[in-house]
Amino acid sequence: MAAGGGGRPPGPDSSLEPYVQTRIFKIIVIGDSNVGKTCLTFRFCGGTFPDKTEATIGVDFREKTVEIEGERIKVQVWDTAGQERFRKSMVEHYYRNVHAVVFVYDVTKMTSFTNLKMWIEECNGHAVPPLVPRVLVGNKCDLKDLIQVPSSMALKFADAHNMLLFETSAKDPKESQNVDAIFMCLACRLKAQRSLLCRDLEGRPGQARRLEPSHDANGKNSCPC
Ligand SMILES: Nc1nc2c(ncn2[C@@H]2O[C@H](COP(=O)(O)OP(=O)(O)OP(=O)(O)O)[C@@H](O)[C@H]2O)c(=O)[nH]1
Ligand SMILES: [Mg+2]
Repeated sequence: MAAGGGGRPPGPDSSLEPYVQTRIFKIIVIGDSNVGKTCLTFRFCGGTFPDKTEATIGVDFREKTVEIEGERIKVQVWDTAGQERFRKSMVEHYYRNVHAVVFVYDVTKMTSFTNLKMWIEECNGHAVPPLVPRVLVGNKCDLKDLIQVPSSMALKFADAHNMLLFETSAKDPKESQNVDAIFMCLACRLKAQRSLLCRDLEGRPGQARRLEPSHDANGKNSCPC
């Protein structure tokens, strides 16, 4: 597993090139077997749809370094196993120090949607702090004629659980931006949360502070959400 501290240790010319630690955000991807967790993480980290996948055993790690407002951030994606027998010994590790959770269902399989309740209960049962962002992903939207979970139903569920909903396809290359948006949105939120924490720690007691949304060079908000 590539979970090192990131960044480069200072070399002989470290006075010219200051040591900058790359932050790592651990994002776990959870849901029934066969919903496409491996394909989604593959699409985000590798940019392609795998020809063939096998059921994940335990967990597979993938990572991608992204740049948000000038900061390089390592998004470490934990592609978890959906099958009980392949995950039971790993569950504690999935949730330990997690920064964000992605719940995935298959839009062509209603049971994968109704089972979300169980996945959320498992997550809640591991004392994941409320500040840890969660998003809902309906995958396999390319299979238009087979859709069983209407968007309206998914939206209602997402709202009730205070989650953003992404409907996407790991397979369709035209949807790849949507897949990226899932993880970029989480990375942006995490970065913003942590900046807020830093400012709170740095600020003087009793001094009111207001956070402004960040903007890129064109004046647009640079967060994809
Ligand atoms: N049509 C279509 N098929 C997909 C999509 N994503 C995944 N699949 C297919 O769905 C099957 C399961 O995909 P995986 O990514 O292995 O599923 P998983 O959720 O990782 O399953 P486990 O590892 O067992 O938990 C494979 O046959 C994929 O090719 C998609 O967006 N569209
Ligand atoms: Mg898998």
